[in-house]
Amino acid sequence: MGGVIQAHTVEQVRAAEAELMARVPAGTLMQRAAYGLAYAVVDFLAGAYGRRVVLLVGSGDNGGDALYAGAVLARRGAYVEAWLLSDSAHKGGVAALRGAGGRVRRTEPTGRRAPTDGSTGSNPRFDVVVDGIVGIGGRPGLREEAAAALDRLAGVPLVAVDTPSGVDVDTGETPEPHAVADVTVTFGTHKVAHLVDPAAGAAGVVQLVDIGLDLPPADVEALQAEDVAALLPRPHPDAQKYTRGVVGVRAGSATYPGAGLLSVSGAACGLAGMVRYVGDQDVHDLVHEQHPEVVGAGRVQAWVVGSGSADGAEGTLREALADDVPLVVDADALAYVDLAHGRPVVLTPHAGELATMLGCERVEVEDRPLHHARTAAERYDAVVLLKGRRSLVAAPDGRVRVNRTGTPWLATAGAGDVLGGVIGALLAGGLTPYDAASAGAWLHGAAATLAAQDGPIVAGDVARALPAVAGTLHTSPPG
Ligand SMILES: NC(=O)C1=CN([C@@H]2O[C@H](COP(=O)(O)OP(=O)(O)OC[C@H]3O[C@@H](n4cnc5c(N)ncnc54)[C@H](OP(=O)(O)O)[C@@H]3O)[C@@H](O)[C@H]2O)[C@@H](O)CC1
Ligand SMILES: Nc1ncnc2c1ncn2[C@@H]1O[C@H](COP(=O)(O)OP(=O)(O)O)[C@@H](O)[C@H]1O
Ligand SMILES: [K+]
Repeated sequence: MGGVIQAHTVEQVRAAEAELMARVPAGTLMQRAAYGLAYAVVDFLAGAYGRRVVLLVGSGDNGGDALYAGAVLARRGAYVEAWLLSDSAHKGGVAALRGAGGRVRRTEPTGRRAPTDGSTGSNPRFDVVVDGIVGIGGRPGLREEAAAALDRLAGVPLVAVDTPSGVDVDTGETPEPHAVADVTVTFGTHKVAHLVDPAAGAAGVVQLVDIGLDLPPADVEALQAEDVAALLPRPHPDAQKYTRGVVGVRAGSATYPGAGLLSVSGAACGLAGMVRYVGDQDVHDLVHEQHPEVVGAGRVQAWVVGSGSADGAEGTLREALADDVPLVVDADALAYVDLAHGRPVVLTPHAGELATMLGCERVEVEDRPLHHARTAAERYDAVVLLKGRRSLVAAPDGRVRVNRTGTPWLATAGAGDVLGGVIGALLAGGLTPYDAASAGAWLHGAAATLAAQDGPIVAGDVARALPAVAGTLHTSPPG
């Protein structure tokens, strides 16, 4: 597994690259990158001999990587054709490809016509496109010629060199047309665009090639299973239920009783010592039918507030704030988030809720999730978990964790209520808001994936799968 995945900025990568280049012979890094790329393409094609490869080559070193990798593939028996998108492609790379028997052509400068004869839109001629148009030196978007070449090759599987060309590498935004990859082979470290949507969705499967860069800690990262395992609270040998932490749920209402039940079911994942429910009597009865161990009002170490609270959201938030404990603020309670200012809080909006909080449109949040999650974390001085395909957990100091577990089946009503409950249990267990939100999102996504192995899921299935996921992380108590 290898521990937390870090995503560095272009500036950090450039600095590390300069430092390393000063110590190794010229061209070493590009050779390391090119070999890693070539072998990833061989893996992708399950071989090289007889495969037909087209390289899209821009003017920079990204194109150089593609050309040298093309030379490796050509030497292993692939038919390799490079389409140069500019007059100034990497000279050493062009020579290497030619020397290995590859073909090199300049695209029509208008971009209207690709340099092949007789190929049609579906391009049966090629097994893979290697996108070496631009990497970390690119501006977002594609020049007309590059876009036309990609159009021409639509339908052919695409392996991107370092990044899918055209995405904004440091923000994960995709304001302009861009390549969409099946696989992205990146070098030295992940970049933000590999983790953060919408760009991450265009990167496909990301493979990292180690080229020996020495990098500082990154602000953007993704926890792996072992990182989550290290964070999870474990009962001490002489634990009792109160020392493990009590999580209280103030959610659900006569209008939305299920939200209370689902929040409790997330909180009752077994990671806290006890769960309390405080709220509507009918919801309380419903909760009791399914979770007889849940008790009523009393002292807690964390509150979960707001899912399905409807008109009662403000009141329940005020009541929860009367206790000086960390809390999860979700759904209806997000409208009153200012009441919680200065307290240890995890806010759990989806894109629509975050848009309302920040006074913008939902689509703006979806287009720039990293920017908006960070803005909200700073504005509310709180940890903000922006829910979505790749949920983001932003801290007020600018750090962000990206959640990579989950399945599209998780887009199901009530899934967010379960998530709030899990995070509450972790807060009660003593995790910081940042750790509780990121570990909670990881467990929640992994539970959905586990539950979805048996078919489509509803929110309750996610809650029921949580203990099994925690079990896979070796959460047995010490001793
Ligand atoms: N860092 C490392 O450790 C290592 C890095 N390596 C590799 O180097 C890559 C970075 O190479 P790089 O710096 O030469 O920049 P790169 O991304 O090829 O393109 C920049 C050029 O493209 C152009 N251009 C810009 N925007 C554009 C657009 N939207 N659409 C079209 N064209 C556009 C612009 O040229 P212009 O035509 O404007 O003069 C600009 O000069 C990196 O991603 C990795 O693959 C590895 O080899 C080894 C280790
Ligand atoms: N396409 C997707 N892939 C993976 N997870 C998703 C996707 N869409 C939504 N989710 C997750 O599903 C949950 C939905 O929560 P939420 O939007 O609050 O729904 P609800 O209000 O119905 O509970 C969140 O944890 C979110 O991260
Ligand atoms: K690229």
